[in-house]
Amino acid sequence: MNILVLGGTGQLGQCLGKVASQRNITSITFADEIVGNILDIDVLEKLFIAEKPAFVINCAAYTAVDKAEDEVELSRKINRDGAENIAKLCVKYKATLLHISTDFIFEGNVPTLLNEESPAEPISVYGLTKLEGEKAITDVLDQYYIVRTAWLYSEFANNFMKTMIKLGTDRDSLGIIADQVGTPTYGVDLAGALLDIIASDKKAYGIYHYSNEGAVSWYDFAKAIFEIGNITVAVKPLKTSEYPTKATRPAFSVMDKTKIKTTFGIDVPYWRDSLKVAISAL
Ligand SMILES: NC(=O)C1=CN([C@@H]2O[C@H](COP(=O)(O)OP(=O)(O)OC[C@H]3O[C@@H](n4cnc5c(N)ncnc54)[C@H](OP(=O)(O)O)[C@@H]3O)[C@@H](O)[C@H]2O)C=CC1
Ligand SMILES: Cc1cn([C@H]2C[C@H](O)[C@@H](COP(=O)(O)OP(=O)(O)O[C@H]3O[C@@H](C)C(=O)[C@@H](O)[C@H]3O)O2)c(=O)[nH]c1=O
Repeated sequence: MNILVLGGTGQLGQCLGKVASQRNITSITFADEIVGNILDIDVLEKLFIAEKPAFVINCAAYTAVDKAEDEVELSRKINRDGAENIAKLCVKYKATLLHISTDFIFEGNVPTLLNEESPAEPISVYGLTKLEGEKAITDVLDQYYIVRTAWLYSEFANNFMKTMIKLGTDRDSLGIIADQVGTPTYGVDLAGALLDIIASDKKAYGIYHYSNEGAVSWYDFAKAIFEIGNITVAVKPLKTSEYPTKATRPAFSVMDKTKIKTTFGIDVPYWRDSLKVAISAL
């Protein structure tokens, strides 16, 4: 059963590469933006024909949250139209799609756990276009898993953990937002969960939430990165209003993972345990 990974050179794509090789999965192909441009349906169709995937994992996305506020059309093209192109080809070639979405589809104005039925009310262009991507898939395809995740980090590509390690090493002090709460997700854990879903062959299609366990603010997360990484830097907790950004982010986006755990028997590590693993992998 061939697996095709789109956006294969991004952060999650590389995490999938790591886990696939740990598990000796060889029937997996990682396509970059050139051979697997999700905006070009003809290029994509050639790839489907060549690879004959039973499963397609879409890791390709526009993920620059602040920049998206100024690049609405490009963000929409990649996050919505790209997802729709993939879904149409999955229908045509009878492949199952695993698509990744985000906690940023939620408004996050109430401090309660978010489950798969919680109403989605995005407050940023990135969140809105990711939600549009979800809808484009569910409108045309039945065989899909949409896995929403949050605060993804790893030893690969760019992410909050690596930014903190760089800033914490270069600077004497930092201010980090302490009134936005969520759950970090180690990309290697998420990659394992995606491959578990494929291996289960349960056909329990639908939307699922996956992050690590626990809840922290960005400030707590940064402090843990410095502590575990042995980096000495003064860290000041900030209110969101004290760190202005182009995009508005949810104040609370902790997700309920009950559905993915009970459906697939997936074990979800505690965020701090996974952070230790990620830092030692750097
Ligand atoms: N990062 C995070 O904190 C979170 C991410 N997610 C979701 O997880 C998924 C994976 O994210 P992550 O790996 O971190 O993101 P990355 O930005 O690291 O990777 C996205 C990849 O998509 C590629 N890409 C962009 N445009 C196209 C295109 N037209 N065709 C093919 N590939 C394209 C990018 O290539 P290039 O870099 O060359 O443009 C990049 O390699 C995304 O769906 C994201 O929305 C969800 C929650 C949190
Ligand atoms: C660099 C920095 C960031 N921050 C804040 C800004 C923001 O609220 C928070 C995280 O900043 P970042 O820009 O690194 O992360 P951001 O790009 O907002 O992360 C999001 O990415 C998208 C793709 C998702 O899907 C989300 O789940 C989430 O992971 O930390 C500080 O307070 N101080 C700092 O020095």
